[in-house]
Amino acid sequence: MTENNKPTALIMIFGATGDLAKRKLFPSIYRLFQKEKINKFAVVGVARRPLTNEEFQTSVKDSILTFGHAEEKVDEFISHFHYHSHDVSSSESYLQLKDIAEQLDGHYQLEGNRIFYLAMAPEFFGTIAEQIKAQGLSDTDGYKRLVIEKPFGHSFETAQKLNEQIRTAFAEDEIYRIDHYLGKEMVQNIEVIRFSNALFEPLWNNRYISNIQVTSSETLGVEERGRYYETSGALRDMVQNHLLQMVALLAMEPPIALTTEEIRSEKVRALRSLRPMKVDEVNQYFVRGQYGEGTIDGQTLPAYRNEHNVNPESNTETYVAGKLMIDNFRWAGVPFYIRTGKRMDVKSTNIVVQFKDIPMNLYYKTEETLNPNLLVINIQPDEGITLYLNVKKSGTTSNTKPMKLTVSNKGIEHINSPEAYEKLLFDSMRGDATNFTHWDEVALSWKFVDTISNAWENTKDESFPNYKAGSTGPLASDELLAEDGHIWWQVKKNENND
Ligand SMILES: NC(=O)C1=CN([C@@H]2O[C@H](COP(=O)(O)OP(=O)(O)OC[C@H]3O[C@@H](n4cnc5c(N)ncnc54)[C@H](OP(=O)(O)O)[C@@H]3O)[C@@H](O)[C@H]2O)C=CC1
Ligand SMILES: O=C1O[C@H](COP(=O)(O)O)[C@@H](O)[C@H](O)[C@H]1O
Repeated sequence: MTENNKPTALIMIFGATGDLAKRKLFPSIYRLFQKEKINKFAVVGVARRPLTNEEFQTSVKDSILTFGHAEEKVDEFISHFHYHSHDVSSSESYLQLKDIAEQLDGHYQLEGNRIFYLAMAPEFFGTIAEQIKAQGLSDTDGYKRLVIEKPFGHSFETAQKLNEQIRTAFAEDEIYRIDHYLGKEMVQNIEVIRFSNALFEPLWNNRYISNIQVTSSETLGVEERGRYYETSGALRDMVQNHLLQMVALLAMEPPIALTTEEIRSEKVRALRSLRPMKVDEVNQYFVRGQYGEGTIDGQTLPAYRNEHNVNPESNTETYVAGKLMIDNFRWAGVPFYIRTGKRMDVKSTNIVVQFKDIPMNLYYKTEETLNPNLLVINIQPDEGITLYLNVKKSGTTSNTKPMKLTVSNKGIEHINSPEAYEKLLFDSMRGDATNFTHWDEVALSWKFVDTISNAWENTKDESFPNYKAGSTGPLASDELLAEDGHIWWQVKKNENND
């Protein structure tokens, strides 16, 4: 940190001409600059294509105009950006980068602080980390941190190998593994909702909670990422990271303090409690799907198998639903249902906590069935929480009706929450790793997911495609919950109380 607690750093972005850099990283750094959270900083963009500094700065400006909200001081902002044409395997090129870093350190008074942001295809991650170490780029008087994008491996084994490679150059507390869901406002709110409300904290266990449902649905298909997605599928792309991270935050014990170490160690304990499955049990707990042709907003969309760079006989899942059991004292008997899919009917990420029915229903003779109380945490696109209660219907009878208490972040604070990447980049500059994943979390998540992928990769799903683009997913997903007497709660936007 420097004066005014503003972090200083040289941010070296590997993959600076790529999609992620343009859509997320440049606009996020710009917002930090615009909000005056950073002023002493420089960025070195690194990629293969030959660009001058000026050409690179123009591309940064274009990306801010396209994906951000450029207002003022854009030209001053882009003057902090520099470019180095580089091939990841060339040792010579890292030595040149080292010279550039030293010059910029002096020019911007960056105290030797360096962030190496790996926004490139994952097969390069290990090599880059090793070269950073070997060519002395990480020999600096300030801090050195590695921010690393997903996917962190393809299985436990490959993740472990990658981890060993990056650990040759960076200590665990210097590694910031990005899971952008952990930067989302309402994902960060899970702990606050749980641990700061007398209303919820005592009820957060198997005595009062019937089940918890975590949904992340997208209307987008695989877009231009068919090649990557074919090797990943929804299980590796979403479940191994984002969904299991949300489950860990919902299930963990209260940390003894809100420190990075304490929070992470509670999340690790929650992940350790996930009931392991045998390969031949997977289909009792998990359902997979793949979208066929369908319609969204009147537009006919192709089946997954007809997408660009996708095998016409692909067995890759674009949808996953599952039932997780957490075998510990707090959660014994409470299913955590998760689901995620591409080309669904709505873009929505939310968590529904369904409370158990009250022991005796005094209102069973009334016209209305008594609805369970639900706590809904809306993560996106709307941010907020909704509590579903039962109240008396106006009039002379004692009939009940459901009612919602809704709090929306935008409604109350009149602000747009900062983008996840903006918060996470700032955290990495400040040295706060709380909202990044520790290796132990990554390892446990992969071990859990590997059993499922082993089961699915060895058996072709003859029912694929088994849901239409623009639908709510395969029927088998509803049946998974129906077997337990539960349903997926469909949380609709803008529902009225009446
Ligand atoms: N795009 C997204 O929305 C998201 C991406 N991610 C992750 O971020 C990472 C980057 O993704 P994305 O930006 O989409 O990828 P892109 O394919 O768009 O960009 C890849 C970048 O790597 C550079 N590059 C490729 N080969 C080399 C090489 N041999 N030496 C030096 N540079 C090279 C390319 O530059 P050039 O061609 O000039 O060499 C380009 O800048 C991936 O790990 C991805 O999984 C994670 C979440 C979302
Ligand atoms: O990590 C990923 O996340 C996105 C969904 O992110 P969201 O913030 O829009 O919910 C997903 O589209 C992509 O396939 C996956 O790699």
